[in-house]
Amino acid sequence: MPIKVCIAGATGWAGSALSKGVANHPGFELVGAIARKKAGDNLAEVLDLGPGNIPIFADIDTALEQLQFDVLVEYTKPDSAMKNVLAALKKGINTVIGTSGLTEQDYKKIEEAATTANTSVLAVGNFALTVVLLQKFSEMAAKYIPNYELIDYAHESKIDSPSGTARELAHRLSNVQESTLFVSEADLVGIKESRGARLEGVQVHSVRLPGHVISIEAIFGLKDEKLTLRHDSGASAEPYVQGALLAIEKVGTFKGLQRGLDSVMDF
Ligand SMILES: NC(=O)C1=CN([C@@H]2O[C@H](COP(=O)(O)OP(=O)(O)OC[C@H]3O[C@@H](n4cnc5c(N)ncnc54)[C@H](OP(=O)(O)O)[C@@H]3O)[C@@H](O)[C@H]2O)C=CC1
Ligand SMILES: O=C(O)C1=N[C@H](C(=O)O)C[C@H](O)C1
Repeated sequence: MPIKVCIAGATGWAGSALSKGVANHPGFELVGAIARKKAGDNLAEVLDLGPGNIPIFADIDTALEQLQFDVLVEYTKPDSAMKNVLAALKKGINTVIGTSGLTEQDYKKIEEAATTANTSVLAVGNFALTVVLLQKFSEMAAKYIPNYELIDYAHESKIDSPSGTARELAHRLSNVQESTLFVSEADLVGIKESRGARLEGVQVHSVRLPGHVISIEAIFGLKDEKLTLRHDSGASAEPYVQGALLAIEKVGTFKGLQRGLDSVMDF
């Protein structure tokens, strides 16, 4: 039996690339979508996915009323993500979260909801394989070097800051060890914001500029030596498709909340 998938945000930049991937996957059936402007239309026609009807609903409540599916992919925006995820979990539907901008508090709520409903959530700050590798290498480095900071670069119209990639990396590295603050906030002379934000004990800086797509840097420093781990994405949403397909396949293999694609990969 194929896994029935509904994608919230299916008409967007990331969601439309994933919709094509799901539609062409032999183990999945794309049964519905959520998006406001194209609500009422057929996603198969909107994205030229071939014959068949894939209804687009304006909101999660209507999709849950009118459709049966196994997995929801959340790929909308931070302001709509929580509602979609919590509604799906309440109905016992496993959920893959790609949307960025969710806070640690949001993830606590999601974990509680998943546990209560005996469902599963796989939240992935960045589905790209090379970012998964950067996360792993950064964790190895942070084990030996507590002196590090993160810089997240993105295009000028990215609304969330820090990026989902930076938030997830900060979360993971804080579990290894928090980053050293050589001069505490109290002792700092000047403008404290110029030192970036402290997120789960990790120093994070966000740059938003035209000419940038998405990049992340983890910078480590020791006396007379430094290490920079950097990832740069290109302009298409292709790098995220394979990872998201793997997340859809694996989300039903555990219960509760797991964060990071590596949690369902062999390392
Ligand atoms: N984890 C990862 O690897 C990746 C994460 N992302 C993240 O995914 C999210 C989406 O990014 P992107 O595709 O660029 O965004 P887009 O703006 O291109 O697409 C957003 C999609 O969500 C829909 N949408 C937005 N708001 C609502 C709402 N309130 N109700 C229903 N549908 C809604 C939009 O349709 P409409 O406006 O018609 O409602 C559209 O289909 C972002 O948070 C981004 O950072 C992106 C790429 C990779
Ligand atoms: O906004 C984007 O475009 C992306 N956002 C994600 C993030 O916030 O990390 C990941 C991806 O690189 C694209």
